[in-house]
Amino acid sequence: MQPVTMDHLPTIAPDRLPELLRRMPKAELHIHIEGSLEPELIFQLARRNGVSLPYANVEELRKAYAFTNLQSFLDIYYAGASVLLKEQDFHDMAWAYLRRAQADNVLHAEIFFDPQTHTARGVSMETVVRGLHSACERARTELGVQASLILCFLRHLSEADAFETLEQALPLRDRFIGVGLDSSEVGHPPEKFARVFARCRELGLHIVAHAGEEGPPAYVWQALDILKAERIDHGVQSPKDPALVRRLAQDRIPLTVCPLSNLKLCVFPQLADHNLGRLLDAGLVATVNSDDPAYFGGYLNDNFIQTFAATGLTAPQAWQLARNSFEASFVDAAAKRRYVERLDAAFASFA
Ligand SMILES: Nc1ncnc2[nH]cnc12
Ligand SMILES: [Zn+2]
Repeated sequence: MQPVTMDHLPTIAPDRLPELLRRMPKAELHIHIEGSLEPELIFQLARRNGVSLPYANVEELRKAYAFTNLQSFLDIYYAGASVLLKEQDFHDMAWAYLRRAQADNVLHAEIFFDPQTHTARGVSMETVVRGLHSACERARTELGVQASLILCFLRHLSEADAFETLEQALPLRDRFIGVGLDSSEVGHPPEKFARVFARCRELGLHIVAHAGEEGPPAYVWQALDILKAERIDHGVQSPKDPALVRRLAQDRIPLTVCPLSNLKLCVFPQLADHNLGRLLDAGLVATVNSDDPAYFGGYLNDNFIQTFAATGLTAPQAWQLARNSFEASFVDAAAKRRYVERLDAAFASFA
């Protein structure tokens, strides 16, 4: 898709912005399904599966959600995922997210999952993928929400481990559309995974990678030039390198930005300091996403509403961000056009 003008947009009063943001159709492209596990569901699954947790109750667990950086969050996030054992558990987790997504007017979601977190505990790849995939199918028919899966390799583990994970997933190749790279960023540059991503490209998988969340612009360059990432997850450190910003703009490489995540993991001291508006002003295909909504205090509409309130973004930027989300998605050109038509209709009806 090409950049477009916004001349056709009606004028919308600032006090109606939250309602517009809620009602606007959108896509979510950066959501870790394990990060949608709400404390209540963690305790329910722990009881169902006889798993003991190091927290007495939901309130105690929630109190532990005070993070200082990415690693301090990941330690709790992997512990929370320990209650997932059966196919039904994965289905229930994804179904709960997809219902939330529908409530936020998400038409399309591309959902990350971390199989190594589960296979390391003896849960089979098939259990994970079948449970998540059946929830996506159900969302299509029962909710009218399209959803697909992206398998993420954990970058704190070795490339050999990633290759083994890919092998295990290949019999289920038709149930996920791409691969990504997540977990502890600093010290684990994208180049560590050059060979496994080359193999994934040969297999026709879409490629995304977390880069420039806490890590330097050099990691974003590596994700682009070595992994051949089609989208960059986060990428908010990119403005430290003006040549990188020019590259991202020129190639229309989308950034899946997660403002509340960046706030909770102390990437920005305050939401008002977030660079989302500056990324848009630089002509980047930035999108808004929730990352790990159960841990960061908000789903997609919370991310939009709180970020707009804190940074003073306006209705044309809301339209741009929603349009970017459809442009950046991995659906075909005709589906993108239909999504943008629905976006335009929603804005026109709001005038
Ligand atoms: N924000 C994040 N960064 C890297 N890996 C993650 N896994 C889940 N959330 C993540
Ligand atoms: Zn993420």
